[in-house]
Amino acid sequence: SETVPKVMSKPATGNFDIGPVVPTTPLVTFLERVQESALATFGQKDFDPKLYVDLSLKFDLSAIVTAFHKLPRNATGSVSIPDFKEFMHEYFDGAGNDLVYAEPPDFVPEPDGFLPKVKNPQVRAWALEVHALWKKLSRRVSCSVLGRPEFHTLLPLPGPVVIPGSRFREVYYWDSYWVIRGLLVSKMYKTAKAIVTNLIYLIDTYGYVLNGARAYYTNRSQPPLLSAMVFDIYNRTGDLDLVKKALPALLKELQFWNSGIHKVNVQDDRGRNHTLSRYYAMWNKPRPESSTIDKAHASKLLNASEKEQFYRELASIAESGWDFSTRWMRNTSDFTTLAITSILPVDLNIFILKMELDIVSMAQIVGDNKTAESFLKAAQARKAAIDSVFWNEENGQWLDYWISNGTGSQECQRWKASNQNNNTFASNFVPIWIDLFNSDTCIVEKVRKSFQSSGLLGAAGIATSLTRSGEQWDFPNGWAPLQHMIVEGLGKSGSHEAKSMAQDIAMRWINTNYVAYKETGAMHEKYNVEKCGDIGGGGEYIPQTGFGWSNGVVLAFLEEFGWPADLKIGCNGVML
Ligand SMILES: OC[C@H]1O[C@H](O[C@H]2O[C@H](CO)[C@@H](O)[C@H](O)[C@H]2O)[C@H](O)[C@@H](O)[C@@H]1O
Repeated sequence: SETVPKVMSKPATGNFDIGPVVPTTPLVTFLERVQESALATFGQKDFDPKLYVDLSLKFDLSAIVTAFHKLPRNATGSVSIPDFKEFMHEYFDGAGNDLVYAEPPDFVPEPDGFLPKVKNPQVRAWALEVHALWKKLSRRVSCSVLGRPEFHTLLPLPGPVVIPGSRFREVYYWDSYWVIRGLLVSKMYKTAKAIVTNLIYLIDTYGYVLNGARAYYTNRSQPPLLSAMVFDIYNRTGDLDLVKKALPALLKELQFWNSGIHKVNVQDDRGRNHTLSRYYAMWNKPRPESSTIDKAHASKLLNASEKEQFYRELASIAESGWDFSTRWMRNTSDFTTLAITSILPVDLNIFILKMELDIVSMAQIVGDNKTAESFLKAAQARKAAIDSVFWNEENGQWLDYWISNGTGSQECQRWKASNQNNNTFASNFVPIWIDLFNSDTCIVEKVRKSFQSSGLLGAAGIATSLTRSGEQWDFPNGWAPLQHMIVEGLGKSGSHEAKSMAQDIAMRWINTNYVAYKETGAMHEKYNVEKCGDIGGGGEYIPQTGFGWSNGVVLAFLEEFGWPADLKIGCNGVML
């Protein structure tokens, strides 16, 4: 079947690519060819490769393939613009037609008890506009997808979803966590639960939550936050049925992250054995949604096995959600040195620890003490692993850890201090998000001081890294999820200084989101933290608006910190 991984054989010499591959569909493969022809025809300007793999067919694939072959081509193989446009018009439905607008059943313009701590009328009016964006981002799969799924790369999800926005026309895994945080503020509990139901459907169908709900995302997941979504919804609504429905799926998901190629054994400096996880996509070809871009990068590599490994790294980085960043490069000025499969990432292991702890809590809630006990042990073991492998006392941060190239799951790595990545990334502070760490006074104090002097905090929020690489998960971009996890963690601690730092960061972030919104009329996917009101940039696609997680985080911050009546909002409001 399409979802059964196939283990690749190891080439005899040189750099090798090893690991499972989930085959793609003939439709995706064909749309990649259309994408390539479109680039040859239209040229680089304004070209978005993802558009072509999001198209729907109007007729059977075989008829369209025949028509594609018959297109008149010039000596270099490209088709004339009018011929290509006519072909597109005749045989394809536009990207986005497959996911249609869905009226959210629980949206009201001003929910009862909405943001009681936001007193300033200007801020309240804006918060209501952000709240109203849920209506714009709400979608359901069209009947044509349900009737002829083979005509679409969109997967036939059972319920409505909230999309990030713009080119991201389908539901995304980790984005959904912050979308749900915002929906809870907006009291849209039905919409939040429907998203979770769809993600559970993906686990039931594929064994894990996909990166996003498209046929070309079946070879990888994204940062695993489903347990956090379920637990947060439960804590607001008390919906026991949701917990009961989610628990078996969460156990299955945990197995995905904690076995096979995702699992790595490390022996620490005191001889204790630990198990941690890494990102590892089941794919070793160009990402279909960015195929033309990936091939151009890979053309700098010489042999086929180096290329396969490089493609696997690209897909695995997409699994991390941090696509792309110097965080994953052996040489931060050479994109072809991406090597995430040789890294144990701090944040991934924190998400898995949180999943284990959430399972403990939810198993207790439904009275399944055996499951609770066994996952408590698993969580204790992972906590010990995180302390031994990632924690760096001198830096007051948790550092990603480099493992040997091509490590299989059975081998055991010997921990070496020099394998910790000493570069500063916002992810080095993500552990503070979870209660196990933010309730530890000594850790909070060390981490707060370390964060204060890290250089990550800019005028408009937390930078992703300190390296200006031109990649989108690097300096000077700030992303909503990273702001949220660090702010929430500092805010939950018992430390007065940490709490006020959390509030300060949240206010910088709210101000920049507000000013950018007033200037551009939109919420953005990422922001430039160097300057209040500036949006982010870099990476392989133009900056996107909408935007699911940014909306969610602004609403969550406003709920937590409020906004006094007499406090001005805007860029000058921030004391640096
Ligand atoms: O098309 C390129 C890549 O786009 C996605 O990644 C970015 O957007 C996602 C949706 O907001 C977000 O979850 C991710 O963190 C961003 O970097 C997609 O997830 C990638 O798989 C894709 O290759």
